[in-house]
Amino acid sequence: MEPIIQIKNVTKTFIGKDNQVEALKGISLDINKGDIYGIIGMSGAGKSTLVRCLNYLEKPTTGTVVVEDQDLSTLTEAELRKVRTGIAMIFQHFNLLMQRSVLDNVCFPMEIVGVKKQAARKRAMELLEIVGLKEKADAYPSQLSGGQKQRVAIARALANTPKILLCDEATSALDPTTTKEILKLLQDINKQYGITIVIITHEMAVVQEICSHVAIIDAGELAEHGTVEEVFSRPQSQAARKLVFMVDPKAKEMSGKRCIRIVFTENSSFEPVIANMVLECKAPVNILLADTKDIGGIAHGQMILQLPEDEMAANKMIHYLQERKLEVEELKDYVG
Ligand SMILES: Nc1ncnc2c1ncn2[C@@H]1O[C@H](COP(=O)(O)OP(=O)(O)OP(=O)(O)O)[C@@H](O)[C@H]1O
Repeated sequence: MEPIIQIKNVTKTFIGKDNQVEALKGISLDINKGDIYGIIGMSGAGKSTLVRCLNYLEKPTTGTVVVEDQDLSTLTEAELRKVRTGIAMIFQHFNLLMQRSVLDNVCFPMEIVGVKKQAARKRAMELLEIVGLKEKADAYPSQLSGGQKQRVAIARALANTPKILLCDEATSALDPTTTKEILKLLQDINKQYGITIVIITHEMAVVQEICSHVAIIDAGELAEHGTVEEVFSRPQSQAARKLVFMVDPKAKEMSGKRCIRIVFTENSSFEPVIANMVLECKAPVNILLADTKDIGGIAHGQMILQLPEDEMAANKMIHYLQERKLEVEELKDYVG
């Protein structure tokens, strides 16, 4: 696979009057052509700074960003503007021009690069059709719902046929149903036009819904990266585990107890395994978390069990599961 974006040892330090913030502390990451790449992390982790470094809206303090084999640090302002035409961006609050109609919003980036008015309007109508908003061409942003506004923003982002689309918390202001619709639209655009999409989010569900790859940023560092399947089914770092398990309110209760996590990599029912194990080992277990997810079309499941106090029974259970070729991992304070 060919990388379209290469981030190499990028650091970014903001220097204030009497303090400095190391927002990025040496991030290296390759994003391949056609990926839908999720960048996820807690608030303040450095996600927005990282994504702004990708188009040099923010210049890294050290390190390099290479987009389509061009090292951005070597480009003149004019060359950078050209590269930026190929990297579109959408935002949490849509950033539409309120005084302009939907159609004129979509025409705007084409006007800037000198596309003739008639050609721009024609293309804008085509784009509005793609995002399903043709009938709203003459409406104004204030007359649209959040989801519709984001559709206009997507149409506008596509106007100059970008190769890369950066989405900074693009669904964070939307309700769950609208979020799904917008994510589906992004997925269609990725498939149909081969546009590489980078999604910044703090929501695991967004990554799970459409991303092929994910990078987890924690306090300015890259905690983990890989395919969504790899990272979500076997999170290695504390930061990844926090994000993956954050959704479960019970997760907090688990720390400090002897717990194991079992990972199922095929679409199988867990009950018989656990029930049989309990029968065989003659001790009960507490199922703290049982959950299956559709990750990249493959059903994955995981279960977190609290083992019995009795050491022998507990060890017997681990042995029982391992014999059945299930991955068993002992969890120690993993929610932090
Ligand atoms: N222009 C700036 N000047 C000074 N500090 C900044 C600037 N931009 C970001 N920071 C700091 O850098 C760190 C990372 O911020 P960033 O916005 O990249 O995080 P984030 O992961 O996108 O967070 P959120 O999800 O809350 O938007 C934070 O501590 C932030 O305060």
